[in-house]
Amino acid sequence: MTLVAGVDSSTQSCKVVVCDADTGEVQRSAALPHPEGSEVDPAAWWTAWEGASAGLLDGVAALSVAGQQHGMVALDAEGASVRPALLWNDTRSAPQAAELIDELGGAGEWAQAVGTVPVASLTVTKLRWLAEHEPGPAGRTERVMLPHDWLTWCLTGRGEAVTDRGDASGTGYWSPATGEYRTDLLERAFGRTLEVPRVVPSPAVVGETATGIQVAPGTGDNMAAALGLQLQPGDVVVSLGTSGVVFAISEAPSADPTGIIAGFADATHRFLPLVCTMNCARVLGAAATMLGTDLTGLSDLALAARPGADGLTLLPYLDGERTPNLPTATGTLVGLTRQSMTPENLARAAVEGMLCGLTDGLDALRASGVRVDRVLLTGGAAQSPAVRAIAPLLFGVPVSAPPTAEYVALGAARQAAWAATGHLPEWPREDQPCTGGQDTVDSPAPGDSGVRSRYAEARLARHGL
Ligand SMILES: Nc1ncnc2c1ncn2[C@@H]1O[C@H](COP(=O)(O)OP(=O)(O)O)[C@@H](O)[C@H]1O
Ligand SMILES: O=C(CO)[C@@H](O)[C@H](O)COP(=O)(O)O
Repeated sequence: MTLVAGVDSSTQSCKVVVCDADTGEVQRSAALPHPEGSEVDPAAWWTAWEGASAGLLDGVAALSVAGQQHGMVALDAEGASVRPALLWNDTRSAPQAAELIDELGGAGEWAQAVGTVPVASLTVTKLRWLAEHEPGPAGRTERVMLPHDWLTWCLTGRGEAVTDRGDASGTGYWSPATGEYRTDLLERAFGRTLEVPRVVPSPAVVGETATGIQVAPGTGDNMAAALGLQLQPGDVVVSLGTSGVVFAISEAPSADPTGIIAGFADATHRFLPLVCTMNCARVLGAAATMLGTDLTGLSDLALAARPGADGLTLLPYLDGERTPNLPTATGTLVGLTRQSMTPENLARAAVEGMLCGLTDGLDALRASGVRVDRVLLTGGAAQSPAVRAIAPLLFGVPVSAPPTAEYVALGAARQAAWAATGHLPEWPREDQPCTGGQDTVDSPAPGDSGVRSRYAEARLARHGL
């Protein structure tokens, strides 16, 4: 049996799976947490990787790293970090995003140039923030990498830095349509040129670990999830992790001037139109804490409430929001009455509110021409029975849950298998349909319990959009 390993260095943790390259069957796995916060010393990712992979890699032929997208790892001439990495969910560079949009002549110009309209998440805006706010570290910066690039670089002995088209497409200075860096945009943002990793197409071996394991180029976490889930035409993924994301594979690049859809590349030769919200699984965690329960208790409470939570609506923008672009927003709870103000309704409103933004994302993808036959529900919060029951009511299309697994890490492992053997293996999987369960009894039709319209009204009233 040829063994391959996949790594998901995500916002909250580092997960490692080792599996059979032919079947994808997981042989061993482990995970360790990352530090809290939206700026993190990259060394913490290395520590988590070393701990999680310890004792796991015997006999592994090849590995690949997938990582949280967009994070700015700024390095000096010696390869040391000039400051902690700014992560995708750090919103401080929102004013710089607005500046850059204005300077280039508007959102449409950016969508045409790099497929994505800058928001604070994108690396290019973080570079502008660094140049404007921290002249010392900015002056020492010689090169910039993404989290997965940096881990791959460390694993292969800190020689030439490489990346892939999927992760490069989230920087704001690489064009999915042309497959080239837009160094002019990087220079516009930072004020001068910086060294960037070489973009390597798959399949490829880009180096070896100190123990002789072949290393594949790796990719962004969402691109790896697409590889791990082996998407078919008509499949749309809704991933419920720290971020909430909705994406599908596309044969053509996208350029959405509204900024709702990010026009990323995937980890093969195709494209990955994607909508990302910043407030997802952690909304459920915060709601559970507020209600003095755990995630199981929150799910039970939500399922004990009626669809629509008796009119209680949560705009879950607890950490600011990216889609819609409301970086300084806070959460809003509307519709409190003596009847609605129950723990059950609060729990239900948290699940419904979290899913409403993603339902809007699904609509945006559909409106852009993406075929939506079914939704595949994945990520940590997809394990919640309440989420599995409520998602089909809101999405209005068949929803399936693939077997619980780390699909980002599995996608990275599949890329490693591709690198080691030269072909992309097919790995068998049986998905389970999600139904509205008891909720279908109370809910006249999918999405028809007023949830989405009340969410839209509350957003308009509070944020004017
Ligand atoms: N049963 C569950 N119900 C709701 N949320 C869950 C459940 N299990 C895990 N989560 C949440 O999922 C999140 C982790 O998901 P994951 O996809 O690994 O995120 P990330 O990739 O962003 O680190 C955590 O916030 C965790 O609390
Ligand atoms: O910014 C995006 C996508 O554009 C996020 O999806 C990050 O890639 C972080 O992912 P998770 O850690 O939440 O999986």
